[in-house]
Amino acid sequence: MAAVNPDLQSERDGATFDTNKLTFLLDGGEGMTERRREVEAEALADPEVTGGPHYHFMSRPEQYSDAVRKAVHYMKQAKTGKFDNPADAHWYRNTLWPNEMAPIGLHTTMFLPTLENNSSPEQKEKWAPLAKDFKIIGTYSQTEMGHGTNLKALETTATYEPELEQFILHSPTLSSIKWWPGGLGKTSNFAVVMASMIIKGKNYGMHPFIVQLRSLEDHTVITGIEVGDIGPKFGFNTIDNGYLKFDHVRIPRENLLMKNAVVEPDGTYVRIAKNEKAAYSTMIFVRAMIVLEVATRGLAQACTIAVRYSCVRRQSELVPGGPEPKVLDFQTQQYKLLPVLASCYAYWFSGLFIRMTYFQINYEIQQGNIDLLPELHAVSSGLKAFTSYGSMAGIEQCRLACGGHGFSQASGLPKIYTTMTAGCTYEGENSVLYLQMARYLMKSFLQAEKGETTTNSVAYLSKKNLDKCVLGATLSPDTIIAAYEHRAARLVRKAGLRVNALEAAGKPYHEAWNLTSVQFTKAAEAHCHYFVVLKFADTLEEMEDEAEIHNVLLQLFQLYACYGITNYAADFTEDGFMSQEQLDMVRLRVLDLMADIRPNAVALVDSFDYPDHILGSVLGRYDGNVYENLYKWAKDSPLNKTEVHDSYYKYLQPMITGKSNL
Ligand SMILES: CCCCCCCC/C=C\CCCCCCC/C=C/C(=O)SCCNC(=O)CCNC(=O)[C@H](O)C(C)(C)COP(=O)(O)OP(=O)(O)OC[C@H]1O[C@@H](n2cnc3c(N)ncnc32)[C@H](O)[C@@H]1OP(=O)(O)O
Ligand SMILES: Cc1cc2nc3c(=O)[nH]c(=O)nc-3n(C[C@H](O)[C@H](O)[C@H](O)COP(=O)(O)OP(=O)(O)OC[C@H]3O[C@@H](n4cnc5c(N)ncnc54)[C@H](O)[C@@H]3O)c2cc1C
Repeated sequence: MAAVNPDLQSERDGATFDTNKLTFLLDGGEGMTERRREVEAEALADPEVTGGPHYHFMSRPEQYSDAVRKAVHYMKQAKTGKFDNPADAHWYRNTLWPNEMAPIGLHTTMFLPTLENNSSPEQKEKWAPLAKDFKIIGTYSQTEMGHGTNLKALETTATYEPELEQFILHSPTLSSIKWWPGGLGKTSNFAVVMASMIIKGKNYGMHPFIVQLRSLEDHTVITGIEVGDIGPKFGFNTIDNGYLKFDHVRIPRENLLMKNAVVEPDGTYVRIAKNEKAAYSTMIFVRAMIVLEVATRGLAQACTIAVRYSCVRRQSELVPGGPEPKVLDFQTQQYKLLPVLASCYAYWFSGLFIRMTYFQINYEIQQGNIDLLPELHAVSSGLKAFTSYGSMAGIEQCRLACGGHGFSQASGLPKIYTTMTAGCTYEGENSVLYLQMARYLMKSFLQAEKGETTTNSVAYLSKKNLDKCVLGATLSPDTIIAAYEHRAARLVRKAGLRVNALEAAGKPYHEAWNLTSVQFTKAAEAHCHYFVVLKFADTLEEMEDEAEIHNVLLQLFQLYACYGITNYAADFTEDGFMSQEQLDMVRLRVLDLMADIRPNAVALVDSFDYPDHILGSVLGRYDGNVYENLYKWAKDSPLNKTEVHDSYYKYLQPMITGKSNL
């Protein structure tokens, strides 16, 4: 390995804590870190994983094809049983497709989970092993050209015919064509298709059906089906997001996934699930996973790149006539990066929380106890929206902080950005998800108004909140939490009261709701902000005896919270809760905290523990040898394969010389 750039080494030497120990905390324990590193090391030693053409120097069809090559490699490995632990499989995939969506990504994240959670026991026994062993490859096909958000308006129909005990799948309009499902265009031979189920003329709403799309012999398309790729996108170019059109395609009755609802041979519909949104369960799972696995990890990688590079990059003067400083020593550069780094840590702890909570509550739901489903739906929706937007903005900030080189694909940042920003849209567009959380907040507000006790994430709504902020120079977690509680409770209440007032003035509820929806999305955002602050504080409280790590995490916590207050100053001050003096103090504390955190900046990003291969960045290399590798990168560019490019002979030469050698 090449010698580490002394500018980066000095940062590591000056850190006040052991990065390894912080990595253990982030991974959820030393054993988890060790296992992750083992899986990554095995993958990194495999030329099928790290070899192959250079991602950025391929065309899109080549990128897709190479991703399929990797998919086959992955499936062969998985078939040996070595990834029986889902976490192992996840780490391996992350190393194989760094910041890319695998053509089989939907198979593992949505197709298989839907089969497992929406099938009857017999169906599960039939389909899940086939999918687990990749004998069939599937996707999750829900969104249509005309509707992604409004699931009640999906137009694909599954009409039951009792005589033959079959459903007939049909796409009656142009807008009913399934559009967007990942891996649908070229890769999958099966899909879970979400369609409106019609029995004897009655529409029972969206239900999941398992449908074969292509032959298992030669991959040709099943009669009555038209399927293909939807073309190049802003990102996600290794995956074949597809379209799918049905022309009266017949499937057996048994292909309705019947855990939540059964259709008997004569067409009798029997609902089993207690909650009518049971068919939406896979979306909750993915939203809960996006927080850590998509939003936070994308941001952590961007922070790693930008912080390391900012300690390698020297520019301008700090001391007149002095040497050029590392750009991270400029206060403005710290202001660009350190609050973003703090938010990354904040999101990480919320991500760990929602992942664990999802598995706990889902277990209860599987046992038939659905009491906590509304809480899980609200929190996973809100956190998905809050963290994906924050990460998207943070990644862009990291890119800008890298100056000109940040604009090059060599930085790795454009790819991280385009992959991650899709998470603001898929699995529920962010505003739409904030409004789902807002419904929950409105209900909880009404409960609190009636004097009832609200619980879980909204417990604070029925508490007596402080009228005056008691935040002082010590910035204790409790006073910070109280400030965020106050802000969220006030914004929720204000929006709720406005709905009530508009209704009292004669507006129908739906109109009152729409007229309050901007306020409500801000209230939902404030609620999520509070929740993320709370989970960060909980992590600090639960931490075992690691004083050095506790110190630096406390600084990050305070920076995250103070920066949030300065960014949303009006929310904290306009009702007189926080005084101007307190706000001024908080603003200055942001600057002091940045100075406190600055010496540990590199150690804090090293703790995310990303191998260079996953970062895919010349700027963010662990060894900090940026310039020689930027030069190498440019030399590898396909345009430099020949001294004179073909386009010269085709276009320039005739113009410049009046003749052509072609
Ligand atoms: C180390 C550990 C290993 C872990 C491995 C992890 C591996 C995973 C890693 C990463 C994953 C990343 C993968 C990314 C790939 C994703 C690719 C993208 C896929 C997709 O996009 S699939 C399509 C997704 N589509 C949507 O999300 C559609 C959004 N729309 C909706 O959800 C709904 O239509 C709606 C919620 C907006 C509205 O629905 P509807 O009109 O039917 O309902 P309402 O009338 O508004 O509400 C009625 C009532 O229902 C409640 N409700 C709504 N949804 C749910 C739900 N899901 N569950 C429970 N309850 C729900 C709603 O709140 C209302 O309740 P109240 O009346 O208010 O009580
Ligand atoms: C990269 C990518 C991968 C995807 N993968 C899949 C997949 O594998 N399977 C699949 O089925 N789908 C997939 N999708 C589709 C995705 O789930 C939808 O695009 C997403 O749910 C948003 O729906 P929409 O496109 O209909 O947006 P729209 O709902 O049309 O959003 C447009 C605008 O309208 C606003 N809006 C819509 N409804 C409301 C409302 N009720 N209140 C206020 N504002 C509203 C939105 O906020 C947004 O600003 C994918 C999408 C992308 C981008």
